[in-house]
Amino acid sequence: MYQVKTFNAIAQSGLDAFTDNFQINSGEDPDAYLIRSVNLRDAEFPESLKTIVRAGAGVNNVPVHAATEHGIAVFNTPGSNANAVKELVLGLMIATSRNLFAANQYSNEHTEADVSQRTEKDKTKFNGTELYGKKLAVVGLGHVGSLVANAALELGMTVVGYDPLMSTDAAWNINNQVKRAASIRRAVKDADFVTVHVPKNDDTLSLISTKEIAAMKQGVVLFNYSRIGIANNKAVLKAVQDKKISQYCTDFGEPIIADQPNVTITPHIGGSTLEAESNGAVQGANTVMNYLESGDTTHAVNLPSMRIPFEAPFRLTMIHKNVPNMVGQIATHLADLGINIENMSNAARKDTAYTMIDVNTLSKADGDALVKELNEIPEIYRVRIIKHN
Ligand SMILES: NC(=O)c1ccc[n+]([C@@H]2O[C@H](COP(=O)([O-])OP(=O)(O)OC[C@H]3O[C@@H](n4cnc5c(N)ncnc54)[C@H](O)[C@@H]3O)[C@@H](O)[C@H]2O)c1
Ligand SMILES: O=C(O)CC[C@@H](O)C(=O)O
Repeated sequence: MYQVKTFNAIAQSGLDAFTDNFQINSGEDPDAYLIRSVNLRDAEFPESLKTIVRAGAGVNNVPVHAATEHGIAVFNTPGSNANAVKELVLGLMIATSRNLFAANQYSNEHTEADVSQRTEKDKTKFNGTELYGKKLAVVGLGHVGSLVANAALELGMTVVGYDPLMSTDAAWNINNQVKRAASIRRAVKDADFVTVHVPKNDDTLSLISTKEIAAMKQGVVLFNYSRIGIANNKAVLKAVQDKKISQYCTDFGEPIIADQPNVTITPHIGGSTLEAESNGAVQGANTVMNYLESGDTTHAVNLPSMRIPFEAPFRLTMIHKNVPNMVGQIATHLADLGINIENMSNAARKDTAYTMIDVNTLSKADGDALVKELNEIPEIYRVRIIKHN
């Protein structure tokens, strides 16, 4: 029986997806963490922990490198909440174009019985514009960006995208009416709306800052529903104050932008719908089960993706450094114990590699000896023996 510890509000549908082979939040030695936004950056990992699964997209709250060195596979659930973010961004595009927040405030402040005459006069203050015929620039055309781009086309907008690292899968999902730009500055030029949907990493910090804003149209509306820091809030606030940016909407508040006119901050609710939370939790639960019960690394963010039918009675999995002669050493240890390999796969992702070996027979004594010997190889981070259910 495997132990799973959950953090944050994991939807019940996800908890219900676990089979009887998994115990949730009751054991002392968790094999898996199923998390959302909990900050694990300074956390100590128990020796028992084999995987951290993030129900959601961003893994910035997980120290991925340290986890790898502890032999912990880290996963996310790509796309599980993308539609929720898309709908929120589109909703805010309409809300900002139609001055909905100011109009609501006005209506709450004017509640006198004979208000209708006054509102008929005052309502011109809230005259808006339509999205139809306007131009949207989407920076990052992955799970969220592609949905936003396609939906904006449906609303009659012109859409230009920028994503130099776009995957083939993502390319298949994008409507061919989305024009591709060769740089951010070209993408944002002339756009009425700019929205950013990229992961947070060293290359994307301050991806939208003074120079990119300078390339934008006067009065542009900017969205950051990715992560804090991808739009540089200092540069953005100055542009809002200078009226270069007419509205800024973000899911990530910080003091510098709090309570500022023409800045709308939501409290990280991009993925907070019943549907998205359920998708992420169910996908996350399946990821935990697949990894622990078969070593499947589909959607791992720190290991190569490997999914091989588990047909033999035993499977050995090893997370190790991507250096020469690892497979040779591992195979020699098996041969020395007289263990025959039925099936073997090895793949690497940057500095880390993953090896899966299926065997037909493995006594308890041989298994224990093998784990002990392989764990003595300094380049090996984690050895597991998985018994077929
Ligand atoms: N607000 C929320 O609640 C919420 C919910 C879901 C996702 N997110 C965040 O939104 C972002 C996008 O999520 P996703 O699921 O679409 O991720 P994704 O990995 O599917 O897509 C990201 C895309 O960005 C592209 N990209 C990477 N670096 C780039 C760069 N320098 N310039 C342009 N494009 C670049 C990648 O090629 C990829 O296509 C992530 O930061 C994620 O954490 C936030
Ligand atoms: O609500 C959440 O769990 C955060 C969602 C989002 O930031 C993500 O990265 O998927």
